Amino acid sequence: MKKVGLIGWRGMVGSVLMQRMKETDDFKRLDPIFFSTTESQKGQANPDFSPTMGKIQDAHHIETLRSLDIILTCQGGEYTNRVYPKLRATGWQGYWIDAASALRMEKDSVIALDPVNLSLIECALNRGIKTFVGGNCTVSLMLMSLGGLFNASLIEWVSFATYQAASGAGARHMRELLTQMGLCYTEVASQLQDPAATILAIEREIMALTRSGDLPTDCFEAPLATSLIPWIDIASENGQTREEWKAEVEANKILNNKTMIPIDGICVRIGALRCHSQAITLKLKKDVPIKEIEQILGSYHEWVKVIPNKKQTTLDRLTPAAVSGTLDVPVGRLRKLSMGPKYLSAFTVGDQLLWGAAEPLRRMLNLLL
Ligand SMILES: NC(=O)C1=CN([C@@H]2O[C@H](COP(=O)(O)OP(=O)(O)OC[C@H]3O[C@@H](n4cnc5c(N)ncnc54)[C@H](OP(=O)(O)O)[C@@H]3O)[C@@H](O)[C@H]2O)C=CC1
Ligand SMILES: N[C@@H](CC(=O)OP(=O)(O)O)C(=O)O
Repeated sequence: MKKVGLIGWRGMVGSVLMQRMKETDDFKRLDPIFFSTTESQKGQANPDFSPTMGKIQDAHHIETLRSLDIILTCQGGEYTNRVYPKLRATGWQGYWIDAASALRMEKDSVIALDPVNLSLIECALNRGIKTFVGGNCTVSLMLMSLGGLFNASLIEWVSFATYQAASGAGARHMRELLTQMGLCYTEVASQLQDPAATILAIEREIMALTRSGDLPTDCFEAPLATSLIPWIDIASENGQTREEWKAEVEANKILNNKTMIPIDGICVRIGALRCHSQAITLKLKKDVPIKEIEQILGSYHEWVKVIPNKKQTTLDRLTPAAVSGTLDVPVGRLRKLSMGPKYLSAFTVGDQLLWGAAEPLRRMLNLLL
């Protein structure tokens, strides 16, 4: 059995990955070695779900890492930047599978999303490529939902507006949002019990609290509860944020496009806990009837679900509340825009911890076992 080093398994992406690996019995097919970067974790017994006894290893110990066939890390880019070059410099020829963005755009890495680019992955394996990286969450989810149209070469360009959940930024951020929500509720709890209290007075109190600086904002740097933040990650060129920049470069790399499809838009953090949503406007290369579009989208792979453009089905099936914790990638609100028959509107939701992070890595690992 292959020796597989698991790094970052305690984090949010890592825990979702471990959960999926347990559900799908992956641990029966590999010899897992658990690592941590945290001093107090090193030397502790393997987690309960591990099929093997053993102790948690030091994730910075290059000699131990060198003994592995495969390393799967969800630890983050800082770790990758620190360890990967050192490890490769020793001549290590193992497979490196990574959730972080650090190596995504490297020449010798492939962004793995097998329902969309399995043939590219297989070609890369045959060519001896050893580094496979999960895509940015919104990019992977866009391709999982619209993959049928990309695959049919029907898309001229895409513009998106994202609605990204707090957990996309990490565990501490999700806690911060919930704390802000709790403080807002507490502020007006008694008025909410009183039917005579005026709603604008309640709103004024909440806004006063939001602007007071008393809400914790260490993580998001601005209040998110009762608000939103139209900026994710650092500034990039041309006024884009780095999150917005990733869409075009990563999607085209995943699709292995020789001619770049323009993909651009705006990324927004909202107060959802889990699941990233996206409003998509796209231009088709030709006028394709909606029925045919639905058929192309829905038949692309087993997880994409076309949601009829009706109020109740949308409320029931096209929300973060409905999708969180599932592998479904619903796409709905499909209609032609008033700009003309080649302009399509769509809305999609996906769990950014599953198809947006852990699941493509888990499946990539299985391709190597
Ligand atoms: N969050 C998301 O939705 C997505 C994240 N990603 C990427 O995945 C990578 C990891 O992100 P994410 O999982 O969100 O990061 P987290 O912040 O949840 O976890 C990262 C690491 O923090 C350490 N840690 C320290 N204290 C604790 C604790 N109390 N509980 C759990 N872990 C702790 C763990 O490392 P150790 O065991 O070594 O101490 C853990 O692996 C990043 O590169 C991110 O960009 C990609 C797509 C989506
Ligand atoms: N930036 C994403 C999550 C993420 O980690 O992306 P990336 O893997 O590209 O760094 C978000 O905040 O929702």
